[in-house]
Amino acid sequence: MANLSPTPILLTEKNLPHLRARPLDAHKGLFGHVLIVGGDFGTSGAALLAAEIALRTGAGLVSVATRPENTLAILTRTPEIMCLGIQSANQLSSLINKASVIVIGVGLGKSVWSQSLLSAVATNNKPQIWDADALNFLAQNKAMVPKGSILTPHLAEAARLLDTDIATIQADKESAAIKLRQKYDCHIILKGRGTLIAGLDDSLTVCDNGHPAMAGAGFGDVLSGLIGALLAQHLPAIEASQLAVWLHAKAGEQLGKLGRGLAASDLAPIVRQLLEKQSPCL
Ligand SMILES: NC(=O)C1=CN([C@@H]2O[C@H](COP(=O)(O)OP(=O)(O)OC[C@H]3O[C@@H](n4cnc5c(N)ncnc54)[C@H](O)[C@@H]3O)[C@@H](O)[C@H]2O)[C@@H](O)CC1
Ligand SMILES: Nc1ncnc2c1ncn2[C@@H]1O[C@H](COP(=O)(O)OP(=O)(O)O)[C@@H](O)[C@H]1O
Repeated sequence: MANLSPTPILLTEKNLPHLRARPLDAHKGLFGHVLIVGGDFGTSGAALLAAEIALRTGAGLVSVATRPENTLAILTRTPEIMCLGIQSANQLSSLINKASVIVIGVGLGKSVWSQSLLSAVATNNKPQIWDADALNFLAQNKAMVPKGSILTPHLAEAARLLDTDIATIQADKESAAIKLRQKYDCHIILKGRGTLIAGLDDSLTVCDNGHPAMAGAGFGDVLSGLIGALLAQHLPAIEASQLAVWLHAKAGEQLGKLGRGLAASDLAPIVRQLLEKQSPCL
């Protein structure tokens, strides 16, 4: 069947949104508080990756809500992160109240603990980015995502959300992104080679940067944290999504040229340089 989806607009340096320069008397309270909720047993690194990039791209404050067993490791590596061990979802509410943006799903897991945290987040109206395991709960109808959130599925997650297979999504990614937008009333970032961004304003953009060296663990977690940081610094959802996707892909492309073995945490210093060139701090 013919592909009848609209042709997406290519993201380039010329049409990218910009962060505003900071005033000389800037203070951390001006640049938002990103709360990362995730890190079940065995996948705490995902929450850490999201938190570190948020810190490295200018979020005013970054918190992680995770399994209590993870806090020492996270704080030892990155003391700037405020890391709170959460045993049950009722401990989350004060953190949610303090946050300006929530990233949920990164390494969240599939346990009762994971689902209870997701439910606590889903019932508030803070801007949210749903990734990884949050999307799996959504696909199973075990959670409801607030309208206007940002969903960041890879092809396999998109297939689960649309109850189809990866080949069908791959055959017409534009149509899949639009269907997801309609189904959930959310902004959609359909990741992979040629990441698509379907915004709730009916925009459809594509990023043709990136590199196969990015096909490894944790790159999606970094993207989610980066979107969170840009949202926290007051970019609207679609603009934050577009700039984050471009910075992430461009950094991956630059580093990917050095060969295989790229680690997701390698992206942070390059993303920081690219962001400074594109949206100078001063
Ligand atoms: N260091 C860490 O703690 C890491 C934790 N992670 C977490 O691990 C959990 C599981 O994430 P996964 O994404 O692995 O789980 P999924 O079950 O969604 O993906 C697993 C499989 O789906 C297929 N797949 C994924 N992307 C695809 C694509 N674009 N095209 C075709 N097939 C594709 C692959 O066969 C892959 O092995 C999440 O909570 C995630 O955040 C991962 O992000 C990896 C790193
Ligand atoms: N071959 C590729 N070309 C371009 N980008 C890629 C490629 N492989 C992976 N990426 C990017 O890396 C990220 C991988 O995300 P994801 O699959 O969610 O990984 P993880 O769950 O391990 O964090 C996405 O942003 C995706 O666009």
